[in-house]
Amino acid sequence: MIKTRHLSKIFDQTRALDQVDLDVASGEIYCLLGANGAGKTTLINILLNFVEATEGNAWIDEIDVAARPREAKRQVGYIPEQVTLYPTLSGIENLDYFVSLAAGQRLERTRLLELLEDAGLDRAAADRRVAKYSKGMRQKVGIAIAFAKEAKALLLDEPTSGLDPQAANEFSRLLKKAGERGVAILMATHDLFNAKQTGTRIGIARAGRIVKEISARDIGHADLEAVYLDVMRA
Ligand SMILES: Nc1ncnc2c1ncn2[C@@H]1O[C@H](COP(=O)(O)OP(=O)(O)OP(=O)(O)O)[C@@H](O)[C@H]1O
Repeated sequence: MIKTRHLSKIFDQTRALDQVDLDVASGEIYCLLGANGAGKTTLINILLNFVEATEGNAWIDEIDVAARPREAKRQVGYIPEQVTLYPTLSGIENLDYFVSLAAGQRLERTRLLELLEDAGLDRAAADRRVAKYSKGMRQKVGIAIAFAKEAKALLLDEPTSGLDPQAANEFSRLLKKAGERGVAILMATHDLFNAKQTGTRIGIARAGRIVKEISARDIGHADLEAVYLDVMRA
């Protein structure tokens, strides 16, 4: 699970996060919407321990991320807008490298191939250099790394921006698969369509606060765009 309590962050004069209480249970896909500057990336960066909170706490799988950063990091998969991989290595070599870094052990080639296939990467692409991959293919390697780590939580920051609708749809199916495996997923996104398609819960952030939450059973009925614009106008 992913949890925060009274989480606040002040950068100089800017209150980027303001007393955020968030709970994302195992198996949930929580899509966090919000205007530019609403605090979405800051929230994810605190959960990754890239940024220190000014006040409050954050936990991954009941591990306090500030108190036990290395243990917390072991439980997390992170997919930013651009997954950073070594361009001169192939997909499978990247996976091998990052998994051995995270887990301290090497996996067999057949297992690595299985993980890549599980993440939707074409088998023929596994041995090609990542420099020739599309953005969607790099995202898949990122997901394969998270699957290999058996991450309990997945943090995604605008992972579908720049993906074509079919690739975004495929990515959405992958996330659902991760959710079915019990991973707690928090995804910051501007993509309302994808959020509606993928989320089991949607949160809307404004000025550092989560001001509205919509649960799965209501997402289908909600005109998300209208709700979003209402929240932004309020
Ligand atoms: N390192 C930093 N130093 C100073 N201010 C920062 C820093 N990082 C973020 N901020 C400020 O904190 C606020 C929240 O930024 P954040 O990047 O979390 O928003 P966001 O919701 O992710 O926006 P976007 O949708 O544009 O990615 C903004 O006002 C931003 O300018």
